[in-house]
Amino acid sequence: MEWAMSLLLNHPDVLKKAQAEIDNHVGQGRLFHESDLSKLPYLRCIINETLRMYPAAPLLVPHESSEDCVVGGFDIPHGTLLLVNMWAIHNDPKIWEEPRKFKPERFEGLEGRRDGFKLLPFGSGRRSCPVEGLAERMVGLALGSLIQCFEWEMVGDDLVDMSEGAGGLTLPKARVLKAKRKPRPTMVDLLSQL
Ligand code: HEM
Repeated sequence: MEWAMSLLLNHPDVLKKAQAEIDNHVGQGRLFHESDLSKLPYLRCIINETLRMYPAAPLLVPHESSEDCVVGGFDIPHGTLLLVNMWAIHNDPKIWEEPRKFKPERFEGLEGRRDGFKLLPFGSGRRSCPVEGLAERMVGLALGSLIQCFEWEMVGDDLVDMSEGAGGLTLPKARVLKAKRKPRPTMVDLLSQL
């Protein structure tokens, strides 16, 4: 969420486009609902692009080979600790055009949250994230609601600092996001009824 909001603040054109999509499909007479998510492909592109650039678990979780195997030509004995560098795959210039550029449009037309073995923010196989569907809905609902209800602004003139901090298994921002927001004039009545 924090990475997504930071990216949106640094790319106001994308934020506007997402807001327009929500206004078109949800309108401003009611709050965003989870069931709206299937009608908001651009919002999904933003989430996919955020998880591509800043995967929540950049090395997935440690795995262990249960039997001898060969991976990419390397012999891996059973019992070996294996880490998958998902950050490197998600940001590999050999498979992504301008990987460090935030371009949600690159995912237009993609159904779901995987793109072969290029985009795997929830891992893959039997030990992939067990709550992938729930997590995607939670992020979509929360992010969509923030976009629908508020106008967002940076604090000061500088772009939001996108440096990555030192995490354990996860990828935190080096500096917490600070932003200004005010209710969109069209949403004030609805928000005041909450
Ligand atoms: C956007 C949010 C989330 C992302 C991107 C995410 C991503 C991941 C990833 C990449 C893995 C490792 C998969 C692998 O090694 O192949 C994982 C594992 C796991 N996640 Fe998530 N996750 C998210 C939210 C959650 C939440 C909210 C929960 C719990 C309520 C959760 C519970 C777990 C558990 C229990 C595992 C370990 C599964 C196993 O080892 O069998 N995740 N997640």
